[in-house]
Amino acid sequence: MSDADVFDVIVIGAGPAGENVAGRTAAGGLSTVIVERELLGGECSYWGCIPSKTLIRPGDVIAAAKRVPGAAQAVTGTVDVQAALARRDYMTSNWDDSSQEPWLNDSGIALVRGHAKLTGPRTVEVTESSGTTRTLTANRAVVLATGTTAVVPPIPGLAEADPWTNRGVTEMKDVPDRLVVIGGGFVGAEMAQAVKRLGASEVTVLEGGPRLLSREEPFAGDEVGKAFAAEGISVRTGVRATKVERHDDGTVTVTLDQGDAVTADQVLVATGRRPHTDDLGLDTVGLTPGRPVEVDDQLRATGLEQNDWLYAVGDVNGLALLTHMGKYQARILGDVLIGKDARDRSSRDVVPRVTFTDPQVCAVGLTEKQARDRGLDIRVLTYPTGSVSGAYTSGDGVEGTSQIIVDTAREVIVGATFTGPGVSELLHSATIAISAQVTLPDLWHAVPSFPTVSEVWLRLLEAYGL
Ligand SMILES: Cc1cc2nc3c(=O)[nH]c(=O)nc-3n(C[C@H](O)[C@H](O)[C@H](O)COP(=O)(O)OP(=O)(O)OC[C@H]3O[C@@H](n4cnc5c(N)ncnc54)[C@H](O)[C@@H]3O)c2cc1C
Ligand SMILES: NC(=O)c1ccc[n+]([C@@H]2O[C@H](COP(=O)([O-])OP(=O)(O)OC[C@H]3O[C@@H](n4cnc5c(N)ncnc54)[C@H](O)[C@@H]3O)[C@@H](O)[C@H]2O)c1
Repeated sequence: MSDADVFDVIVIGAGPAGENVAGRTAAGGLSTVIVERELLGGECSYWGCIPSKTLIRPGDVIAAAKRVPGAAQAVTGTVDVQAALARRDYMTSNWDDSSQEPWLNDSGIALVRGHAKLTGPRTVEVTESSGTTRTLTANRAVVLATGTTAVVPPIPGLAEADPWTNRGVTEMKDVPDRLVVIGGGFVGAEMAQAVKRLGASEVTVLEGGPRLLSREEPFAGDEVGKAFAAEGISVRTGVRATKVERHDDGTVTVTLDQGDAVTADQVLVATGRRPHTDDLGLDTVGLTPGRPVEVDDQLRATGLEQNDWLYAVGDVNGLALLTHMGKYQARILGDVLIGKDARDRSSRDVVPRVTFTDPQVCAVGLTEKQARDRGLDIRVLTYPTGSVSGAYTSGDGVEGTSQIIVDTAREVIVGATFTGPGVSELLHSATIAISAQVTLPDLWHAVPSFPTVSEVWLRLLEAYGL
């Protein structure tokens, strides 16, 4: 082995989590290499956050304009699909990552392209696209940041029907006239509405659970379901697909356990994610392939005999499958590796999340059920998001719910949910209140500007009795 293959830190996976660890360890003076088998930037940049939010945006802007008398009259046409798709192509750099390489160079991070596998403690074998293998050794740490891939459930005929996953839908070259979506979580709900607003005539969401967005407060999924119905998106809850068939004419039929079937031009599978750990050599260090890599509050993999060399950040550790949380973990881990006593305080209980549907669903911390399951003595306070002046001035028909969950013993907020059009920017105020454990009497002195939707804070605090 040449000296060139020995580094302080080896990071496997150059998604948002891996890139951020590497940036921090390199800046901290540790020699760092990052290994990537696909595109620098990961799922988020090319098949996740960026293309999905770009595809959602045109319909969102039009809906917002239609809520404003005066502006509504100016909206007379339909979405220019080709322009919207071209914008998506621009935002994903046409799935070309060459613009990312200079950042690695400038940051002093070495890059090896290929598929990486652990072959034992501190050693990683990389198979490059040419087929040659290279063995890398880490003096300090190997960081797993390999992310996740879409689950395709074992429904007879589904895999053979060549369904879209998040990749197919975010890469779409045309908008299907009819789309059936299996799964009504984050991906299913966001993309169902995006495709409908890009011009599909029929979109049907098949959700196995009782409502859309089942990880959030029940009112959130119900409100999104109501909005979907109003714009002609069909949502069927409590259903299971029993069979999928792709026909010779390209259409696809999903047969349901309730006896009927839905036929469409395309099927999108959005039923969750599984970690990229099946072909990562986890067995060579005593961990189970195919499972998330469990970590402690310094992102150190647990369950190893010799345990101060393997770490995992981002989706692969299963804590919070969101870009900003992976990047947060990466910043904590970077600090740990350069010798600071940093600890992850947020990935379990203070996770902010935004579903970019219209209405948006934004939440941080615990849901009411989670708080009750923990035995907390809570008060749940709600106020209609649309009943403050800032909502009225932003347009007609702004509806939604703002809710905080107060731990009455400590008089602090442990969970918050806001629904309504464009409320995502409200969320960070709640994240600050929860993570910094600001008491409600102190929050009373944080005065929201008039007329902003943030005035829901004032109403919630009044409902608490302040
Ligand atoms: C449709 C969709 C929309 C989303 N929207 C949002 C959003 O709006 N906001 C948000 O916060 N999150 C969103 N997410 C989630 C977000 O994309 C992920 O949380 C994020 O990409 C995780 O980052 P990561 O670095 O952990 O993994 P990834 O981004 O998955 O990157 C992992 C990288 O590791 C590489 N890799 C894997 N195995 C190996 C190996 N053995 N050797 C070498 N390289 C390897 C992969 O090629 C990949 O590039 C969305 C996800 C989807 C699917
Ligand atoms: N805006 C965002 O931040 C954003 C957007 C998209 C994705 N993400 C991340 O990606 C992750 C994955 O998203 P996702 O939507 O794939 O998963 P998810 O876990 O959010 O939702 C999956 C849904 O599919 C349903 N389901 C599972 N099997 C089914 C079946 N056989 N038939 C019908 N329904 C079935 C589940 O009940 C659930 O409602 C999310 O957990 C989130 O962390 C985030």
